[in-house]
Amino acid sequence: MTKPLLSVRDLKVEFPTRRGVLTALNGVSFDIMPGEVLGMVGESGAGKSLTGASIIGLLEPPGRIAGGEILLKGERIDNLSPDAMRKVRGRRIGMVFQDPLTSLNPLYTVAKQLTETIMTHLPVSAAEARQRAIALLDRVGIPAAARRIDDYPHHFSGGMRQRVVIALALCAEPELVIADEPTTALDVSVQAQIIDLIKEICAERNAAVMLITHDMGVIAETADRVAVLYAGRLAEIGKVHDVITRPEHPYTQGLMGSIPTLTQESERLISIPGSMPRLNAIPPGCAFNPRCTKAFGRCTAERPDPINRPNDRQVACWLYDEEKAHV
Ligand SMILES: Nc1ncnc2c1ncn2[C@@H]1O[C@H](COP(=O)(O)OP(=O)(O)OP(=O)(O)O)[C@@H](O)[C@H]1O
Repeated sequence: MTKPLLSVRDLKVEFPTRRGVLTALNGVSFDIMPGEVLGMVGESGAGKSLTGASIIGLLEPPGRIAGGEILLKGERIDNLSPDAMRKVRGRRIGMVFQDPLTSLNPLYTVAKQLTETIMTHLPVSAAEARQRAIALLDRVGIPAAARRIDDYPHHFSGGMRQRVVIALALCAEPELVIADEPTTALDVSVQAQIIDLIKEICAERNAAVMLITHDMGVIAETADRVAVLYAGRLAEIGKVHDVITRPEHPYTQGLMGSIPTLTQESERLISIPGSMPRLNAIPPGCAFNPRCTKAFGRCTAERPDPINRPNDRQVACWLYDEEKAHV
């Protein structure tokens, strides 16, 4: 059996505040297999970005990992020194964020940023790094790459800049790319192209992708499996086709009523009445119970952990606890 590339085990992230500790991620567990695209979806504030930031070691203080483990090919990466983590980042895990300008330094040419990253992580000469950078820019669809490589980020349009960021994320041949809302800041007309490009180019290089988005339409067209987050917990995880055609968690069922497509104006999820609870007001039992039309006694008292379901799916909902559903 293939071993997971990345394993997140019981991840807990906290923010100490003056009024006490806020638990933003509370026991999140999932695997990403080599070469697969895992979509991560959920409402604003569900904890998608914090999950990504925890994996790449970029959780901003005072946020901290308060429990659990993150393993890359079986080795812990959540407890590495900042130096060791910097080597993992870029070399083994690449990143594409929402706004290309957060990944690119406006003061340096694209050539400098790409060649330096390549040479930091791979044993190649400056000339070879430049050749590789040009080939990669060409691959991500930058016209006249050999000339444009010497331009600065502001010389590129938003869509072209995100292509440069994708080249930067992939230039050291990582095993995993974390893409956090990679098209949100872009014109609708280029969003689908960028998503397709991330998917294609990672597939060519057998890099896995964790694609964070609030857009179920993007997930439907791109991911192999999908993880649905709600209030810092995993509600459901499974193969995209299964989860979309037969959602099991009542929250996922609500999400499916509002799938936009890549060609439509991107719209926020949620046709479910009510809103996700704030971190300091998560109700006892299942966090979704106040909005759930199927909630029963147990749901307000006990928090459900993910329950194994057929076809490699897990659902954190007491409806699927066969023995105890109606206790
Ligand atoms: N510095 C902070 N201090 C306190 N709480 C924080 C801080 N940063 C994030 N949080 C909380 O953590 C929760 C999860 O945030 P996260 O950014 O991961 O959500 P998200 O699912 O990515 O949402 P979005 O789609 O809006 O990016 C939020 O409810 C937020 O209030």
